[in-house]
Amino acid sequence: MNTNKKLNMTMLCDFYELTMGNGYFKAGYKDRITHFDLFFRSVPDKGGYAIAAGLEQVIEYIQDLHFEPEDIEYLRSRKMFDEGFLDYLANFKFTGDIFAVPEGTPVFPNEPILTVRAPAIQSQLLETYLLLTINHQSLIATKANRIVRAARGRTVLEFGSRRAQGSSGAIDGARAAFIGGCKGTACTISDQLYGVPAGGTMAHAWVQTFDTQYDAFRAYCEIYPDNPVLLVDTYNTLKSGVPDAIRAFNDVLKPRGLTKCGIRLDSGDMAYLTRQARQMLDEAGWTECKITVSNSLDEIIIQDLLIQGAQIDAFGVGERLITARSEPVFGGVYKLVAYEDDEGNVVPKIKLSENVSKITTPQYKRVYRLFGNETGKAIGDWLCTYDEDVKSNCNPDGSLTIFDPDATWKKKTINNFTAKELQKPIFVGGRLVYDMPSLEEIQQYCADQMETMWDEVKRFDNPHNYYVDLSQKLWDIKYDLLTHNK
Ligand SMILES: Nc1ncnc2c1ncn2[C@@H]1O[C@H](COP(=O)(O)OP(=O)(O)OP(=O)(O)O)[C@@H](O)[C@H]1O
Ligand SMILES: O=P(O)(O)OC[C@H]1O[C@H](OP(=O)(O)OP(=O)(O)O)[C@H](O)[C@@H]1O
Ligand SMILES: O=C(O)c1cccnc1
Repeated sequence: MNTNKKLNMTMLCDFYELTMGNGYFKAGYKDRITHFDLFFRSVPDKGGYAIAAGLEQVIEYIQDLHFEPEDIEYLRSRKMFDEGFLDYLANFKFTGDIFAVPEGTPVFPNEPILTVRAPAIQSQLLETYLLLTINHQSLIATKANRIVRAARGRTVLEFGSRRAQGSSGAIDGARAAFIGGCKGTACTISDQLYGVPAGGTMAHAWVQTFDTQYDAFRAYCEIYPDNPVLLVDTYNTLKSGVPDAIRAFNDVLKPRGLTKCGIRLDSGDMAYLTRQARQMLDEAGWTECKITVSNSLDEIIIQDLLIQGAQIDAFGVGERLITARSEPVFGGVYKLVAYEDDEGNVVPKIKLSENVSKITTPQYKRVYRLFGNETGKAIGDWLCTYDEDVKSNCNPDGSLTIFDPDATWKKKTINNFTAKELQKPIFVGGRLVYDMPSLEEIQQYCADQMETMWDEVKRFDNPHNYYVDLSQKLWDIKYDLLTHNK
């Protein structure tokens, strides 16, 4: 295989999407409009929220949807596809609608992050790529957000490329980590492609390559005098690493009046070593020297280090972030929720399961987030059918009564609130209508939206169960389909 050749991501689909496509074509359902919701069922790490990410790559994929002549040839060689279907694929493009929550939005189980309304063959074909893209980036953005929260305002840098699962795991993972709140990445190509600020320190090899550790530090300070960050744990952090770093700063930076510098520790007891190192640096007058640590960090270790009084300014986090090691699956699914009949009526459809949590919520919907006007905080999310809205559900005094869709007797009437629709139109009739924000804007949006979440939702242990409620009409449709099983 010529690995330099650009891959056609339209072919990154599960084979059943093509066999079903061929089937829809032959069964006369080619033009049947179907509605699919992309949603997830539980938050990784037993967390209280997830961060949606990956929409920009979904947009690029949709815009590039097409089959090359060689793709058609390959499909023909499988001897199972109708020539009419292959002709249809040869002229394939997306003509439907897509609605999605903006990247960086905190999202919750069982609400549509993305909705597709398109002819059956098209909406079905998107399943795998949409899921792998949103699942991967939302997983990493969510993990990054937890790690950044644990760091309590200190810088978190993403260092994981070398341990990522494949190149897109590294490249798109660095993008997602930035959305979640990381300040930068070690991944150069993510900066080149997406503008995730790339930077870093040095490897142990730099220190080992020179005759002495001091020579290595001195050379580095001379080449990068503006903010050299020296790796101090190659031999012995406190006996030689920090003293040699101080000597190099004194010899190279001090005469030039430069004060910005740093050290990195990559092993040992980070609480003890950083406290000692801080004291040594301060006593030598290098009070502005920043201490970065790395070594299999995650949100739990970071939280613990800060409780122990570790003196840390920045965390480099690699393998446990880029692979979301503690729970490496974001279980987003893509389910048909309705189709349109020949008269254009929207017909809700359900997927039943013995496992109650796997029963879908049918119907083409709207998703609202309800904010308390006095607190500015999110009260919960509320789903209704496409042909109703919050206003039409309000009580005469403007309040809204919401109820738990599982324990329906649990009701709450909310006053003085603002309802905002979460999903934005992305494609309408196949045309892109969304102005993609910059990556910095997405990161800021994520941080701002997290401010609207109560601390109870954000805590790591036993977080509060955020409401995702249904309108009475949507609930009635679901329970009618549950009992009549259509
Ligand atoms: N004070 C601390 N409290 C809790 N965890 C810590 C503390 N200091 C270090 N750690 C973590 O403990 C783990 C130590 O792992 P390990 O024993 O493999 O490292 P090391 O022996 O110090 O270094 P290396 O094997 O990389 O030379 C790392 O995940 C590190 O982040
Ligand atoms: O530990 P992570 O969170 O993945 O952070 C990135 C790690 O990558 C580098 O290690 P390197 O590949 O040099 O191996 P090491 O584990 O021996 O330090 C660096 O020194 C960090 O330890
Ligand atoms: O720049 C660094 O310090 C770095 C980069 C990748 C992995 N570990 C460390």
